[in-house]
Amino acid sequence: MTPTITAFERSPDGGQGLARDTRVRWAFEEVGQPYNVRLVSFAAMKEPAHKAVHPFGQIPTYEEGDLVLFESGAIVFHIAERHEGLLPTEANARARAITWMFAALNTVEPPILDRATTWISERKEPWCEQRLRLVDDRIRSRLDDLSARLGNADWLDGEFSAGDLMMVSVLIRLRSSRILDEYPNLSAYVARGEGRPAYKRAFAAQLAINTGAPPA
Ligand SMILES: N[C@@H](CCC(=O)N[C@@H](CSCc1ccc([N+](=O)[O-])cc1)C(=O)NCC(=O)O)C(=O)O
Repeated sequence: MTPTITAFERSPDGGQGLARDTRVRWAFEEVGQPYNVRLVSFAAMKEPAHKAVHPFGQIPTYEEGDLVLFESGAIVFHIAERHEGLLPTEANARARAITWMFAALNTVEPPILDRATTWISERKEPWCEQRLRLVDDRIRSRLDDLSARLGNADWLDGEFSAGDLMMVSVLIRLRSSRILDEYPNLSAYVARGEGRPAYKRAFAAQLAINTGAPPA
């Protein structure tokens, strides 16, 4: 049975890939599996029918038969567990790749999300500029360490994995802030991820929804 994910009927970014269905699409493309998409409006997301599949009224969700999942990280992990191509088969390498998934979501993404929230919800506040400086320094603290760990490697731990998929997806959110430009190896890392054919197919699919153009 082909799984169905949910995505924005119209994403606030106009289809620049920042909404979290993009990382799930990317995972499906990396493992070569088909998926269906159910588009939801902002209003529908908060209705009982959607909250029955996503308790917080968000996207993405994953439905396959009687299995219903939410949380983009959990969905990517589920896809990676069931299909080859995103997690190593060797047990220790697999565990390390999963560690990088958690690091992306739990350690690197929080200050990046904090910045986005500050910029979206608090930019008219008199203290916003000061707060952005504090948040940017917290982001730099994480990127200093991530950049040092990555060094000149292509991926975080050997072959490309779901850990890299999540980390690149998290770092893409920084683009508008220009902070990533301060880290040439991380900029190149993100570009490497975006250069993957699977990412390009995932990006094109969500862009097509937002622009109405058929995917290439
Ligand atoms: N932890 C959850 C977070 C899910 C989440 O934040 N979903 C967002 C869309 S992806 C986050 C997102 C949305 C839009 C942009 N953008 O730039 O346009 C970027 C990221 C959502 O449904 N928001 C509506 C709501 O909460 O009511 C996960 O990883 O799945």
